[in-house]
Amino acid sequence: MEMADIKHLIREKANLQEAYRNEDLEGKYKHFSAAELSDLYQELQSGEKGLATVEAGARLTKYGRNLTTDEADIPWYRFLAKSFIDEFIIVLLVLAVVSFFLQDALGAGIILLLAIISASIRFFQDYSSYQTSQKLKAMMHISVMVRRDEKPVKVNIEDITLGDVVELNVGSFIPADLRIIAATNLFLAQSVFTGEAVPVEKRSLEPDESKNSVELDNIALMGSSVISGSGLGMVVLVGKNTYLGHISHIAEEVKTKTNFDVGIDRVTSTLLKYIAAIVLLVFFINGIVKKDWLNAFMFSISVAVGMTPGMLPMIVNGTLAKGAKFLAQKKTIVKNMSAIQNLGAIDILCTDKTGTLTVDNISLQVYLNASGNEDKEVLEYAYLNSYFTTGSKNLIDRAILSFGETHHISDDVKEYTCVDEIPFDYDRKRVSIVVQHNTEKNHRIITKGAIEEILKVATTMDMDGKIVPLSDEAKEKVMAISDRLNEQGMHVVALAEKTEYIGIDAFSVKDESEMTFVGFVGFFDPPKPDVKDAIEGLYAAGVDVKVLTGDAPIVAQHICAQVGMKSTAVMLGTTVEQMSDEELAKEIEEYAIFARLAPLQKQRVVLAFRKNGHVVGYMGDGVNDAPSLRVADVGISVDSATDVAKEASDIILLEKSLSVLKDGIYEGRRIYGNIMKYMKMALSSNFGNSFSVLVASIFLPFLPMIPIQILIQNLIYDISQIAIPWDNVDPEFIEKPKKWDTKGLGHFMNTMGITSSVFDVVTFYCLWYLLGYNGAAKEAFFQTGWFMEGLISQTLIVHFIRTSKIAFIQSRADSRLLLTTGIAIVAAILVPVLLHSIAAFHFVAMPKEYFLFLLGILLMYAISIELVKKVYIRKYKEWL
Ligand SMILES: Nc1ncnc2c1ncn2[C@@H]1O[C@H](COP(=O)(O)OP(=O)(O)OP(=O)(O)O)[C@@H](O)[C@H]1O
Ligand SMILES: [Mg+2]
Repeated sequence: MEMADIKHLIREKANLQEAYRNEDLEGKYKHFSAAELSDLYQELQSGEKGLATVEAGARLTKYGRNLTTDEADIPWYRFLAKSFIDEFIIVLLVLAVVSFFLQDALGAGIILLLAIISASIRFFQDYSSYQTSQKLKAMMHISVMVRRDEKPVKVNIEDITLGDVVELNVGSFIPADLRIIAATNLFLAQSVFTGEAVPVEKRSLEPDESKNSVELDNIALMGSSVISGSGLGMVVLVGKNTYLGHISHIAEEVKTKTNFDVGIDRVTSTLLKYIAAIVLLVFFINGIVKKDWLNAFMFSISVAVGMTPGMLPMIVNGTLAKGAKFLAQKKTIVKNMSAIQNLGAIDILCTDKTGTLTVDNISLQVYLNASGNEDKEVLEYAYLNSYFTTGSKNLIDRAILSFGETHHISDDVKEYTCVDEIPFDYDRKRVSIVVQHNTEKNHRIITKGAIEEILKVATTMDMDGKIVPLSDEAKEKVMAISDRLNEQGMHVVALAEKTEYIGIDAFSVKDESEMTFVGFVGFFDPPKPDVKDAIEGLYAAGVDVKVLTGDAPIVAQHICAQVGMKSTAVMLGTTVEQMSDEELAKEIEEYAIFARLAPLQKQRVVLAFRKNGHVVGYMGDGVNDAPSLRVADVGISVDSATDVAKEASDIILLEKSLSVLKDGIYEGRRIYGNIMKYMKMALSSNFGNSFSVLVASIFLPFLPMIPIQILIQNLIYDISQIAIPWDNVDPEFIEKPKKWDTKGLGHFMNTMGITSSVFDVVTFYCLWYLLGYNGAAKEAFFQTGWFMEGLISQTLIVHFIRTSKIAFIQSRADSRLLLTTGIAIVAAILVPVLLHSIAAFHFVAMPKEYFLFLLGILLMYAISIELVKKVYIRKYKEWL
């Protein structure tokens, strides 16, 4: 990153300006960049060999853990305090004080008790959700290789400190701000900062005196990642002092909002505006009609509290935490809780092949020369190449090394020294090492990589010892051998070599030219045993599967057929490259396999599916998968994945099995269903309530309920809903992907809101005319009557809304929800009886005929909801 880029970024973020001025960030980076290495070591009391473990421990205590945000544990009493700072509680407390001054100490005491009950419920729910998420966080660690006591050790990112020497390899995550002290073709992705995907080269060079402005080529910022090459970096800034530390609170705001979070926010904010408007109206109407402004005020405030879907955050967090816990039992870590809901919404899962669909210990099967015969020399070349590669060794390298060890190739290595390396990258799909045999003077370059890429740089080939030109015809023959291996499901890499002479000391990609093709190695890359079932399960769940691989099309097709994929139509990376985004989006639906893809082509495929309206999950484990993991709706990686991939994902599977995916998807849909239940109820009953309260305010000479009654009603109702996260969801509901749907919410709100308002008005009418609660003397009867009817019908509605089938008869709620709602109904009947002697509550004991009426109206209510439901489903073809 150029200094200019950093300056630009810093200026862009308003709150960074402060830090920029006060802490002189630019000065700091300039200083670390310009320092001679020896001065730097002096300053940080460290060296190339890194810190001693004891020293590192001492520094950690001194400078604190390497965290960009305050992640200290929030103590329980903070949650307790927060539980009391809630509009519901505050209104209750105000009411308690008012009652106290009206000489009603008992009433005030009971109101206080209500406040305490409500706050405690909130406290236990919130605190346990928090504990769950903390536990999950503790399970999730990204580690890096650091030199401690002169040995490389794996250390969690949080435990890195000033002066640590970090080893950088392909796939490493930069764990703090580093000064690069050694680098071999080291390229970093810093799109986190610049938004640009182009990798930037980092060098260890000490600054050139002649340059007047220091270019920060030798500084690597926390949050970037290694795309290719390798190197060493010394930690110069940690935690909040890093560049990322200064912007992470900004980044967090942008990052954690998924489509689901945004949906919920939008609905709540619309609802709050609506409530505010209604409440103002209610206040003025009641004030004018009843001329009692204090009471009108208390009443409208209570209506506001009653209408606010106060349980929403608790229901959302509780459901998500419950889902995360469920998945944790299945050895699946959810980094970002809302991702579970998104998992339920995906209708396409894109996946990488090797190590994700296939087992993660592939084995070497054949080593053939250019004429297709087994040839030990080919194996030796492959072994040398894998042995001397310094970057993190991937599955291919590991397979070659273990085969070589069991076949006595490993001894040959001793005769060679490694001179240089041209590291692997996903665009070249090749890696080269430069070696020298101890009896020879010349250097030899050995290159291994994808067959097409090796053929691009070879001009001759080794035909059983004779070097012959590599004609087009010969290339075809070579390809045919590779295709044959691919057809057997084998993963193939090719080898080439070239003998250079002494004199060159730095090799680069340009030296991969005019090489001699020597042969192939083939690997058996079998699918994981349960992949077939897992894919079948995904299809059954309405999720289509697409394979996005860097491997050859034939081998990909072979494996895809083996694991039972519906289609094996292939599109190649080169085709993807030629198409515009629009063309790609149009063509893409027809294909199931995308082969020979470079990392950014993978990303384009994911984006194209999203553009077509799909919700896309991406599962992968490599550096080349990170860009796609970031842009997918849900990124999934496995425990053995590279750090960058893990960092970019939302969900990490600790077990090798993929069957957990299906569980996760169904859990996501269940979560969505349960959150939607509450949302739809809250919306429809609010809409309905507000209308009835308006009608009542206009036509009744007294308040339809007194403020404290509204609050008690609200509390009992809320308690009845606590069990929603544990409720079950109809099997039909989770059959298909569930996408967040605001339009559905709108239809629902109108239909159900109107139904419940109509019933409220019918109830008013009956109370007034049928039961004769129509004078000031009968006010308390009217209010108690509405309290009971309103509370019971509101509590019952969850049972009707939760299913598209006939409530109780065809689909029954979980026993916990049956219990809590049952308790609420009993409470609705008992509370007025128990409290009727306390004047403050205005309750009376209702006569028998009221209960007859109650039973009748509830039955009518139930029947009409079921009818409305039928009509609704016929019209909109869905429920929930
Ligand atoms: N260590 C290596 N040495 C040589 N070539 C390699 C190495 N690793 C990968 N390649 C080449 O690069 C290609 C793409 O790499 P890789 O298979 O990791 O990509 P991918 O997109 O992750 O695909 P996959 O679905 O197989 O995981 C491979 O098919 C292989 O030809
Ligand atoms: Mg891969």
